[in-house]
Amino acid sequence: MNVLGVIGSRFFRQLLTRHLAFLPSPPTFVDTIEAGRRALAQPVDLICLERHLPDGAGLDFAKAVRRNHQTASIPILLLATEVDQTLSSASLEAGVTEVFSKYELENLATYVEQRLRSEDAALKFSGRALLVEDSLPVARFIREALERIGLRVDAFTSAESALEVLNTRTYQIALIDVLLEGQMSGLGLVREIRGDSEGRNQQMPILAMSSMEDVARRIELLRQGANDFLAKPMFEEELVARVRNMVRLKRLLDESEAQREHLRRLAMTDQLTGLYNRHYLTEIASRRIAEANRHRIPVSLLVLDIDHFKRINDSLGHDAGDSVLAETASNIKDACREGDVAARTGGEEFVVLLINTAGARAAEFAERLRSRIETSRPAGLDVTVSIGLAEDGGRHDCTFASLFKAADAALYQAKESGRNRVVSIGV
Ligand SMILES: Nc1nc2c(ncn2[C@@H]2O[C@H](COP(=O)(O)OP(=O)(O)OP(=O)(O)O)[C@@H](O)[C@H]2O)c(=O)[nH]1
Repeated sequence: MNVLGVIGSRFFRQLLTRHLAFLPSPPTFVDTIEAGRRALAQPVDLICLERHLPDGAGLDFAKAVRRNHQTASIPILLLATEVDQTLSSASLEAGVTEVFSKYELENLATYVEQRLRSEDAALKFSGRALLVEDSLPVARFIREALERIGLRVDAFTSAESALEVLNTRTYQIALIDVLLEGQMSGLGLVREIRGDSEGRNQQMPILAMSSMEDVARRIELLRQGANDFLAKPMFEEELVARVRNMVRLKRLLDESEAQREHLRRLAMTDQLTGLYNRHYLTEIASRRIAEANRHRIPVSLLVLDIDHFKRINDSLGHDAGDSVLAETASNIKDACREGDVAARTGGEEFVVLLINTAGARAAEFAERLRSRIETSRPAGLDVTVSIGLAEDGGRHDCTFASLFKAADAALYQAKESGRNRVVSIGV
């Protein structure tokens, strides 16, 4: 960040240097307005300006900076001995960004530090921007500005061509001009994006652009779901600042959404096996069974328990026991079809709800699962399981509780009659 200090007093130059010591390179100082004008031939990112200079008033220098198209958007921080309402108004009118007291330079330093941090963050941008603009020179200007802050840009001249790619790619932001080539306007494109509830870019921030100072159109764009508006011709700094704010906000929203999803998953899954936990099983199985009953689809429920699991823990330790549990679970997962529900409901007890599988097919499934676990030798050990299987015999009136009770009773019989077997029972 290049900071230019236009400051007559040597004392304040030293003070400012000390306060801005965190900058990667120290400020460049000049002590007159005339020298300040010359210094602006080099790239400058921020100006610190003293109110009274040997060859004139700082505010006149500020006005001159604002009048020049090349320097118009450089922030100007004015240093004054006393800050009052009159000075603040006159400074704002002259184009000063903010006024700071010479005796509270730490406030100015905080401002500069925040700006530096946001520039750093801007450099770390990645991802794609969608640009829909029919003027090629404007599109080039925007593309270059966005690429400078790390965004890759896909540019289109019509809404129709942009819509095609919106189905296949995810964007961090879209910049959409109002008037475009083709049938659809920018307004129509905004409406399409927001209206597509399945679309992967439905929540993408949209910055609308137009050369028209048409308030009604601007309001309509915002109503249709554009998040911000930029009038043309545009300043690169304004464009970049708006894009940066929108992308950052979207990122925060995405992060909190991902966190919410993570917490939701944690709440419903068993950490060791990745299967659903008992709490979530009750909820989802009840829903699936009610749905199946409504559509007269048969369901079956298996309760599976590892035989003599305590012995594995006792002889080989808890870690070996955990490996057996995890490998048994992955056997269960692999055996299930989409739509089936598998859960770990207790220490070494698992439940599988089969949708649209009953009778002989359910019994076959249970037997295959039993044999699969035995032959897979979880954790390299001789492991067998007992399985209780329950179904409602085509009445379509069972509940999770009634199925579970029956399957648990069947499991008890399987254990009693020698383990390593399947016992079936009706509800
Ligand atoms: N390693 C491990 N062990 C667990 C976990 N949860 C429960 N257990 C153990 O699982 C064992 C269950 O033992 P029991 O209920 O007596 O049943 P079993 O030894 O499998 O005997 P049967 O079911 O009658 O064949 C106990 O030793 C529990 O400490 C776990 O998350 N990890």
